[in-house]
Amino acid sequence: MTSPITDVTITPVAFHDPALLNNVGVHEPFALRSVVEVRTADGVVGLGESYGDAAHLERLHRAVPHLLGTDVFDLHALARAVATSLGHTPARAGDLLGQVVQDAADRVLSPFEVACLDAQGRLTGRPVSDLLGGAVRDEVAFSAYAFYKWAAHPGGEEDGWGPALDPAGIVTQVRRVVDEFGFTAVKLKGGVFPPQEEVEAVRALRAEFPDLPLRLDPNGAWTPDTSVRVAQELDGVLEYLEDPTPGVPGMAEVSRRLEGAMPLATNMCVVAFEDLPPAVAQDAVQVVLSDHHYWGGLRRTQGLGRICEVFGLGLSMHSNSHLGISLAAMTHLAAATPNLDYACDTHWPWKRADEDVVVPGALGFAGGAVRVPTGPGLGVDLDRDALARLHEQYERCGLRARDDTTYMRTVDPGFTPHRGSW
Ligand SMILES: O=C([O-])C(=O)C[C@H](O)[C@@H](O)C(=O)[O-]
Ligand SMILES: [Mg+2]
Repeated sequence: MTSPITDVTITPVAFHDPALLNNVGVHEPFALRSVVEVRTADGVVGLGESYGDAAHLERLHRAVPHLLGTDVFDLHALARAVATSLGHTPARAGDLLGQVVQDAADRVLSPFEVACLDAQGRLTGRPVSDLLGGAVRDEVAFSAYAFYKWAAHPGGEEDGWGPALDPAGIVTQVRRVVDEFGFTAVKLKGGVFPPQEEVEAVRALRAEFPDLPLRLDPNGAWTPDTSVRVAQELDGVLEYLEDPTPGVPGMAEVSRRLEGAMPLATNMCVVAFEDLPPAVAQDAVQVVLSDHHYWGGLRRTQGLGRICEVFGLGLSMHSNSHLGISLAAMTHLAAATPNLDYACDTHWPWKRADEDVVVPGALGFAGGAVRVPTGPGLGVDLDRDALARLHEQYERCGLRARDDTTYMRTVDPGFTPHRGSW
């Protein structure tokens, strides 16, 4: 069976995002995404989802003419078409926070690969997890993702979550999502307050949730000395410490000084295949957070999983703000990747329940996990009215790239991000 691509549509969308704090600033009122539709000669439409910033959209659009005529079953040809379209574009592209450089071609390939897998599944009547080798679990566990946050955006209405600016606020927030979604692991986004305050927040979480694995992620805000001190203080409390300090050499120093006492995880110093050899050689990290949006799609992320297995590294999953197409893709991927057995990150609870581009009902959380869809493809369908509404919101909101630092400076003009300096 062949099914050539006849048309590709890319629709940028915007959805509300609360005032979530991180080491580089604060989330703007809207998160940007792009929805990719790949149509085939058989009339099937496959779905993909990716970043929505202008530079990435331009690269996605550049790829489109090269994809037409490619068989949706020929993912190697798809990758070649994307590489050709990018020509001499620098091989690496800044991430959404401008902190790390990911593989530009893999970021562009990802939504097209997911859409082709969705189309393959619709054509063959098989779920995407089957096309990835078969689901080894029928539900995928996700982690609560706690953020320090303001009660509202500057000048805006309260978002209903309340503020979270101290340990008590974090505990209240996590209690709510654990009760509502049933999460069985908790990640705290750090790098916002002095490290000792964040240690206290983790201790407060441990007191409230004695049995849940906990993670702390300051996005490289700390020095190696601070990283070692925090890791020692939270020894036996954290499941892993994520990107305490930037770069492979810094993480390797922390890892060496900890002598294996605390696993270090990353979605910052290992973000592309070429980052793996130096990280492995220096034993810089013990857990890699995968993310199909920048690792080149679902199959390449499974390849990452195999490499991690070979080198004795754990495999977890990273998330940015996302919609239902990505949640479905993340769920199929985790279901079909045996060693992806940490609860995966997701920003899902931060999204308003009534804002998505997929028909509601296909994906739901129970006990902190999402059941793997068993219908053809990703198992989610596009809600075209909702897509039109979120596209109109994109047009109206005026945001064209994520810039947490500039937004923070509208409130705190002297704000300077901590990068390996706290
Ligand atoms: O694990 C991580 O580093 C992230 O989730 C990065 C995200 O961009 C997060 O920091 C955010 O959205 O503020
Ligand atoms: Mg991280």
